[in-house]
Amino acid sequence: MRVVVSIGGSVLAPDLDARRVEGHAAVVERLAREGVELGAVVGGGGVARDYITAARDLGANEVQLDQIGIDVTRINARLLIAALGPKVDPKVAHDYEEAGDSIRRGDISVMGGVMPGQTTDAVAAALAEYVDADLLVYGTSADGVFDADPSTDADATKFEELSASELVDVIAPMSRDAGASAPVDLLAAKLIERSGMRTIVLDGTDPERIEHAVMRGEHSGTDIIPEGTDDEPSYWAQR
Ligand SMILES: Nc1ncnc2c1ncn2[C@@H]1O[C@H](COP(=O)(O)OP(=O)(O)OP(=O)(O)O)[C@@H](O)[C@H]1O
Ligand SMILES: O=c1ccn([C@@H]2O[C@H](COP(=O)(O)O)[C@@H](O)[C@H]2O)c(=O)[nH]1
Repeated sequence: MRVVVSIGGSVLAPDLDARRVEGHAAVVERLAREGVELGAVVGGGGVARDYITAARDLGANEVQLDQIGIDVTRINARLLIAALGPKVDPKVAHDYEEAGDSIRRGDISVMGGVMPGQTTDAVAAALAEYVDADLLVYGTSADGVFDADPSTDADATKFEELSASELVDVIAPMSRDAGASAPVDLLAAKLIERSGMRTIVLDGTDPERIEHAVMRGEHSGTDIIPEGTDDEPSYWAQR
């Protein structure tokens, strides 16, 4: 089973706590030991947003702000690499070919951002499509996709399941500015729709939730179901 896990910066490094990073690394290592081929994509979180806000005040344009965000995602990727054992490729992969090569060699590959105009959500979706993953998991700071921002709207309701085209419709009105917050970005939603990738969006604060979702398909977030399918995939049914 090949899996791409997107770990939001807001769940990996809301502050610089080595134990928290270790917890995420331990889950990634356990999945790899279970024979899961893994790519991990790491976001920039609050630190990226702080830099972006300061640089915006200084007059930087959106591409410059995205470049700052990318730098922070790569620093967070280095943090995860530091916590992973010998099965990780020690380089932060800067493109999908590099990441795909190391996954095919049997290493865990870690990416941050790659280019302006998107977020690491899109990187994870593109990597999943490139390596023909069986599953894409977004570990973010909300427990799934809601009909409104759950951090500001107490009446926000979670979607337990969405088709990829419904996901696109929910995400489309959201901001695309550097540093914006969304469960996944619009490009990611479009790539998920195009590839028919089975995808889960869940609260990744506790990394064991990611592990349960990958190993058993159990989670309390949102399932993004490829169009025309409703059966449980065979890799979970066999377990
Ligand atoms: N409709 C929605 N459904 C779910 N979350 C939403 C929605 N609209 C806005 N959000 C916000 O999106 C946030 C998740 O995205 P955010 O980009 O902050 O975190 P992340 O995925 O951990 O990545 P990073 O912090 O690295 O950017 C949630 O905390 C939530 O407040
Ligand atoms: O491929 C990428 C990835 C990221 N960015 C910029 O960085 C920030 C932080 O990334 P998150 O994935 O949201 O944590 C993002 O808002 C973009 O501004 C990018 O331009 N390209």
